[in-house]
Amino acid sequence: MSKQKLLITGGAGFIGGNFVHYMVDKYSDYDVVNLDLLTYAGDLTKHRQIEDKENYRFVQADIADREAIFALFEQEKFDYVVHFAAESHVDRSITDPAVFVRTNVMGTQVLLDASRKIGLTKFLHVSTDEVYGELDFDPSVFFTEETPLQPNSPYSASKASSDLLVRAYYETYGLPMNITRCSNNYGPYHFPEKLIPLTISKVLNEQKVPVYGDGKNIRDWLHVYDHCAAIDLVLHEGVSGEVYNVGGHNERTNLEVVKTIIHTLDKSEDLIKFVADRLGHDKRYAIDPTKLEKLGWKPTYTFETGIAQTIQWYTANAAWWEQILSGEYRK
Ligand SMILES: Cc1cn([C@H]2C[C@H](O)[C@@H](COP(=O)(O)OP(=O)(O)O[C@H]3O[C@H](CO)[C@@H](O)[C@H](O)[C@H]3O)O2)c(=O)[nH]c1=O
Repeated sequence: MSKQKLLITGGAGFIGGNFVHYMVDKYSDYDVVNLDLLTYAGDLTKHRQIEDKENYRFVQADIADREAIFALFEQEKFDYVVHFAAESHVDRSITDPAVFVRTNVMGTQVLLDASRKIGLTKFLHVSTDEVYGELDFDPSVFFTEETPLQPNSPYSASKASSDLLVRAYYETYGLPMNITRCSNNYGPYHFPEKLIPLTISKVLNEQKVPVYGDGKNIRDWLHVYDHCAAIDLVLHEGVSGEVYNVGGHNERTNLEVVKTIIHTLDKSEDLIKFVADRLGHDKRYAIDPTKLEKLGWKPTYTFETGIAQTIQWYTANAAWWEQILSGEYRK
């Protein structure tokens, strides 16, 4: 049998980057192409260990560049596409929504058109629990795959729009697809603008940690390696046309997360600084992953083991995030 060709978009980012490693290491019989534009959050140093491997190749291109994407698909005739490439930071979407629509919505549409043209085994669209909007603080209520889409931020609205396009290409053209919707990820190579890596970097540098509002908003944290395993499973075992939620029942208030990091690093809670709240700040996200568990997925990290490992990684790899911070994110 000839090698399977897998396109991973956004493979220079956090989750996509971890997934590139996961697939290159696990499947030597897959040819993996990592397609990324290398925006401010893209970084290839994380792939030094695999860049010479025979089953890995990097291509720099914009997913919204129709000509470049169609040429790549014609040449490579991919069997699978796993689509991570997206603008992902909620705060940035509040100040500059347009780039979120361009990349997340229009870029996804270009990929869908190119996929439809060559015919694929599967298009897996990596999405987010934020498309469901927010939950209140009742701990017995979770997002399920049936929860209506009610995105609140420009970011989540752009992701919900792309989810609907993927669904439409399945319904209209029969494009084989899955959508996964995951809760907040954390782990190695998380860009230091997001809560956990930002907090670790600030605490290690003894700087104030900005906590939005009263810090009582709740997120459901999942280690990125568990997310990678979930995507692998859905790619190969997911029923085409279905949505799968990914989450690990690790709900924490932001303040709890920040305090855990401060205590683990043996620093003072005086580093916490309450700042103005995010506009339209969603109160709580929490996922019911039953449908995915029925496929055979189970998270392997508790929040305690995962956050300890992550703090250790950031401490040992300070050069990686310090270099990013010193370049002010290549704004
Ligand atoms: C950056 C920052 C964040 N926060 C708060 C806002 C949120 O309630 C929580 C987590 O913020 P963020 O790390 O920006 O992540 P959040 O807005 O939840 O969104 C993340 O998780 C989503 C999945 O739920 C992904 O789809 C997004 O791409 C990803 O960015 O911490 C602070 O209190 N202070 C901060 O400096």
